[in-house]
Amino acid sequence: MSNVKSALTIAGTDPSGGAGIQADLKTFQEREVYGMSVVTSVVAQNTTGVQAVHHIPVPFIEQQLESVFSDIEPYAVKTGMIASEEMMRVIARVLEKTAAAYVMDPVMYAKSGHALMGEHSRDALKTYLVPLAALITPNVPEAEELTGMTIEDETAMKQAAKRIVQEYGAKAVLLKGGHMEGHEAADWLYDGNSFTSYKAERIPTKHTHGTGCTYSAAITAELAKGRSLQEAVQVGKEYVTAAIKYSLQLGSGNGPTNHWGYRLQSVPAQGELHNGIY
Ligand SMILES: Nc1ncnc2c1ncn2[C@@H]1O[C@H](COP(=O)(O)OP(=O)(O)O)[C@@H](O)[C@H]1O
Ligand SMILES: Cc1ncc(COP(=O)(O)OP(=O)(O)O)c(N)n1
Repeated sequence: MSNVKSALTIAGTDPSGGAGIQADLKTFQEREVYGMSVVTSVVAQNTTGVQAVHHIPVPFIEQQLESVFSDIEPYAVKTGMIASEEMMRVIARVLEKTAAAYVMDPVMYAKSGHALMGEHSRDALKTYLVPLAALITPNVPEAEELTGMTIEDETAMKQAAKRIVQEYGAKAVLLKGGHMEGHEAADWLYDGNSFTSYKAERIPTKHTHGTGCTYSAAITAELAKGRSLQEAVQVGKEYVTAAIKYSLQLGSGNGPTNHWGYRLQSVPAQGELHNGIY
C-alpha cells in the first residue's frame, strides 16, 4: 500500500459546489489527503434547493468502485447520498473487503427538505452499511428516522446515539446538534463505552449549505492520516466551525461553507477579504 494518504467519497454531486462530492473533495484537499470519488447520483441543486436528481445505474457504480479499489486502496472511505437499497448492497460488498476506516454520513434530506434517500431504503442502511462503519454521523432528524425517537434535548441525543450503537451494531456514533436550539452547537460522540461532547458557539448565519458533508469529510481525512477517532472528530469540529464562521454569501439561498475558514483563524485580522474568500 502506498504511503500517500488517500480518502474516497462515495456520494451524490452538487454542481454549485457546496455539498456532496464537491464539498468532500475540497475538504480532503484542504486536509492534505489525496481525494477520490465515486458518484452515486447526479443532483441538480444549488443554494436554494434541489431541482432534479439523476441516479447512476447500479452496475456503473459498481464499475467505478472496481476502478478505484483495483488500483488505489484508500486509507479511509466516507459515504454520503446513497439513494437506494440496490446501491447500498453493492457498496457494502466492497466495504466488507477493505481495511479502510469507513465513515457513514446517513444523508436522507437536503436542508431544503428534498429527500435524497428513498424512504424504503432506511432499513437497508441499517442492515447493510451501519454494521460496517467505524463512525456514523447523523444529524438530529436523521437520528430520529433511524431510531424512531423524538430528540429534543441532550439527554435524548445521548440515548439515541447509544441505541444506534447497541441495537444496530454501529461502532461509534457522532450525533450532530446543528438542528437543536441554543447558543452552542453541541455534538455527542458515543464509542460504545463513553460519551465525548464537541461544542462550539452557534454562529448566527443562514449560510450552512454543506456543513454535514464538510464535517464528515474532515473526519474521514483525519482518520486516513491515522488520527484516533476522538482526535479526528475534534479536528473535524474545528474545521467545520471555521468553515461556517467564514461561510460565503454566494447564491440567493443558504450559501456554502468556506474551506479556507480553518486557515483564516490563525491569520492576523486583515482588511478587505481577498475575492470575498480570504
Ligand atoms: N450555526 C451554526 N454554528 C456553529 N456550528 C454549527 C451551526 N450549524 C451547524 N453547526 C455544526 O455543524 C456541524 C453539522 O451539523 P448539522 O447542521 O447538525 O448537520 P447537517 O448539515 O448534516 O444537517 C455540527 O458540528 C453542528 O454542530
Ligand atoms: C449530493 C448531496 N449530498 C448531501 C447533501 C446534504 O448536505 P449537508 O451537508 O447535510 O447539508 P445541506 O447542504 O443539505 O444543508 C446534499 N445537499 N447533496
